[in-house]
Amino acid sequence: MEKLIINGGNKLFGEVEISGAKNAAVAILPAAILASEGVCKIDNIPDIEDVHCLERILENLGCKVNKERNTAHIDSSNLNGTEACTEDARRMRASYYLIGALLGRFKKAKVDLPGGCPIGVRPIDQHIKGFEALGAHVVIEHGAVIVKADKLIGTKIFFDVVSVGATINVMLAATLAEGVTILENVAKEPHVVDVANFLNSMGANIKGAGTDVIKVFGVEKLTGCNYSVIPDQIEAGTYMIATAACGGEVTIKNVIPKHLESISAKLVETGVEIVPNGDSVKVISNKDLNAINIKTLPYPGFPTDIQQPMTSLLCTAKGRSIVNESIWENRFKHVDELKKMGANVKVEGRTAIIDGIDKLTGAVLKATDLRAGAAMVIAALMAEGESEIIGIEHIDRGYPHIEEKFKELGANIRREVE
Ligand SMILES: CC(=O)N[C@H]1[C@@H](OP(=O)(O)OP(=O)(O)OC[C@H]2O[C@@H](n3ccc(=O)[nH]c3=O)[C@H](O)[C@@H]2O)O[C@H](CO)[C@@H](O)[C@@H]1O
Ligand SMILES: C=C(OP(=O)(O)O)C(=O)O
Repeated sequence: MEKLIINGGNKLFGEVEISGAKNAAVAILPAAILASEGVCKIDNIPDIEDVHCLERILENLGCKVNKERNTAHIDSSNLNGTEACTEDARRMRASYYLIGALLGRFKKAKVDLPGGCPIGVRPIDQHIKGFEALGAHVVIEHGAVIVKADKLIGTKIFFDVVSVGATINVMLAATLAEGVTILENVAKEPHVVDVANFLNSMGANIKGAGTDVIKVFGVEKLTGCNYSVIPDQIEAGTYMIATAACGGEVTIKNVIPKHLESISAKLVETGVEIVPNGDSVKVISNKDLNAINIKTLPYPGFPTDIQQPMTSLLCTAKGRSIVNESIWENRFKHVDELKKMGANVKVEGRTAIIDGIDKLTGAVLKATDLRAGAAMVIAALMAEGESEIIGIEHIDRGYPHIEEKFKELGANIRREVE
């Protein structure tokens, strides 16, 4: 078992390079299944456990996966497997994209129900609704989703809720369907747009990604392409918040500042200075921070995935902050850990009420999910004294080399193997 040991109190200075986006990469890798000819060369793949899981799954299905540093070459031309019923598929969330990709290419798939962060009920009814509307027969048996279709035919689908996963998954299935598929009430997240751009580079004809309505004009086949994954909005936000919370001056490099606007706006409200410059943003934090209110929302609103790290920062902001989590009903598990550090936080349903205190103090902390882990790291960096964070396999699902990146910024952090 591995753990992180952090001695808090250091300000952060320097530069940090942001990796490719987890939630784009974990959809783009399964999307490469749709190429029946040629090789997909995909750059800027983050070195995280969810990506490693998907690479193993793709190889088991019969894809050739060659990896050089952050570039993957994926050849799906001889892929013939349509079943992914392994521990890897059950562990991560994004294995659900294998269903849409395999259904699109082979008109059938059997994939174990996904795992991912335990942040609430995580249904896939909207994915199923979309597959069925395209003409697939869907059943869930023995913990696996089984989909089959004679053919897929484009149609109009109005999603009941705005879902990142359902939007991308149905888009994947529809690329090779006959006719036009119109997806309404879709998610607009940057990773939705990135996957649509990747599919279009493979020969798909998708219009409207980034708006409420996506139109997928079915094509006969998709082929290999060259692509580069967008930078990770949530990893960038995490380093921005850490800098704001610890004090200091850090340039966050390889970002798309537009994707960070909702996070930057809230940090500015706390009293931090944010200076965008081309593909980087500088965070300058040199005074006490103010309390703020936050409500998580689908893009372009404040992202739920950055709510937990932000809660850590607010523990020492002056005054009362109110954080409302509107996407997931159980995304405050990190609060119990913050209380061990002295934080004054009360959770009422989907709202956390945070009364800022002078300082957090180090403690033994447990990461219960990916962003709770990021919240623990930030809290430990802010705190007086030593903290030990266990459960860091959750952090490794989504943050590449977190201890090395923070060490470069002057943090006192190390990984230990027990
Ligand atoms: C791998 C990945 O990209 N994970 C992200 C993805 O998760 P994920 O794709 O699971 O999240 P969704 O956008 O689908 O979920 C949003 C809301 O819709 C509900 N819902 C979703 C699907 C469905 O079929 N039925 C339904 O009711 C969910 O319960 C939730 O309340 O988007 C979330 C919201 O931005 C992020 O927190 C996750 O980091
Ligand atoms: C919730 C997250 O991930 P997943 O959906 O993969 O569990 C996340 O990235 O914050």
